[in-house]
Amino acid sequence: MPLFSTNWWNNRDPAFTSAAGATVAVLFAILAVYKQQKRIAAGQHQPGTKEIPTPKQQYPFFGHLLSLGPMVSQQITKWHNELGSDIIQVNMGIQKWIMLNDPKLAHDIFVTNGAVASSRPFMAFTYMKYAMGGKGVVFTDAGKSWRNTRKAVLTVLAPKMVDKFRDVIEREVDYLVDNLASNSDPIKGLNPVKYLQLASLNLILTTMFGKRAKTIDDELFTHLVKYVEDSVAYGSPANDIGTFVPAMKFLDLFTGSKKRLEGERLLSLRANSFKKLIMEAKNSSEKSFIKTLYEIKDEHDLDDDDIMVTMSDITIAGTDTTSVSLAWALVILVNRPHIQKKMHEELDAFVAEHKRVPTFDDRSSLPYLAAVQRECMRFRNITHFGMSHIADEDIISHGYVIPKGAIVMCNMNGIHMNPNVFENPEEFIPERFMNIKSTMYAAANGRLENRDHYQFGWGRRVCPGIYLSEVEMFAALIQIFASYSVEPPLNEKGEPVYPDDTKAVDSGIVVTPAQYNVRIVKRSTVS
Ligand code: HEM
Repeated sequence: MPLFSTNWWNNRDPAFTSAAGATVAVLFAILAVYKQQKRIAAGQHQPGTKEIPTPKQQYPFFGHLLSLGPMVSQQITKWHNELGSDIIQVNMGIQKWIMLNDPKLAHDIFVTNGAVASSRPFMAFTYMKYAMGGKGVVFTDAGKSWRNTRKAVLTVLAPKMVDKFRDVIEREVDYLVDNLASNSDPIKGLNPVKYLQLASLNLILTTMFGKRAKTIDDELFTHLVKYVEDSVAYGSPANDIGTFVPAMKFLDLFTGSKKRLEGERLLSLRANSFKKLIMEAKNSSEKSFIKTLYEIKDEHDLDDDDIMVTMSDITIAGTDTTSVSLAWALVILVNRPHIQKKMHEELDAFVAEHKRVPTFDDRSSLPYLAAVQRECMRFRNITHFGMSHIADEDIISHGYVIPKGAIVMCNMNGIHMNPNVFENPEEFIPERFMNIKSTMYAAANGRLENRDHYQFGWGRRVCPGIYLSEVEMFAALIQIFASYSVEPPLNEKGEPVYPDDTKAVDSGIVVTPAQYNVRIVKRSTVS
């Protein structure tokens, strides 16, 4: 669940930019202190270990903050390449960020050293206000409260629990495909994003609360999508610049009370919406994860606020992630009719033999479709850096010292486009995953050599929603391609206009494809 975005730098408050000039002058005056700190840090270098390469382009106090450029992940990958290293250190004001471009390093740090590499960095709003000082699962440090809540979340999102909701998932996917097909204009097609978001949000609503939004105009949908977007924007580091450059805390003088009011509005909105959803779910006759959570709440030492924050976490974490993955899959596949053709052939063969459309349980009979799903996820990342972890102690990995307090992140694009990890990474080749029999859930929770891709993160913090989103995505691919093909819109001359599958927009939550349209066209061979 990629809540950590670097979009904040592009969207920074104008007050930040104008005040920055004046601040630089003041900061130069204490440059001597900074140099002294650097000398101390150098003295901490441990004998027999290698220094983590650091790009040269940094400034006193701001470190590399001012050199990140508009597409941060591209700059980080460029630095990895320039320094010839899969591990680099980027200084973000007073914070050290260790960026990883290689799964072996990431596995060693996040899994082997998971006991001291699974906390989240502290941010004032997300920890103190949003997480009410350590509740919920996403923003809390890896202490007892997180362990209890995470165990409960893993229980409700476990495959055997999700499987009890298969009928609900299949029904939501049917609605999705009906929506896509019936709203697709024969010439212009449609922008599928809102329908994909509706399906993903409904999956959370139906499984968690036994409730659904009917259309993209339903108030429940518009209200919750806005809540998700506002929460992520508000919780971004842009609102907490003092965490990186403490001297910039004075900016709060200009923006502090407005920010506080926005934060309070958001939290009271959350309290009203989620308390109502939870109460209705408890009293409803529909099955829901909330009922299970209340059954196991005492066993996991959870109170009502723990449950409310956790439900908000799951709604934020689970909505735009699955929908954005599907949005990428459609724009990738519309550009690759030869891949669609193979998917159609595999699905047609199954239908001919079994006289029915397959489901997730028939995965082993659909190895090509399963491989396409994985390759779509590898090919376009929905997040630049996953979520950040912090080192609770010094960690020694592959001869490098990750110092206590450093923030450690996986460069998702770098790792998935690393030619030492994936052969011909710039090419879309589903065949590279044909021999993997396990689910993505099992791969992400298993041994390093059995992992397929790394989109779901690592170790003790690995995404707990994998199975739910895997089942939804797979069911959606089956239902769309069993009956339809995804084709480009047509211009006035009736010529196809292929959408660009290389343009990415950092939406602040996740990295989405640039706006596009596709036509959902009934296949002539399907009745
Ligand atoms: C394609 C879909 C998804 C992707 C790519 C994704 C990715 C991620 C990533 C990268 C992390 C951070 C892991 C780390 O810190 O190493 C994460 C955490 C999380 N995800 Fe997902 N996620 C997806 C869907 C979901 C869904 C559907 C749910 C809920 C139903 C969910 C719930 C969570 C939660 C609660 C966390 C926080 C876990 C913790 O901090 O202990 N995610 N996810």
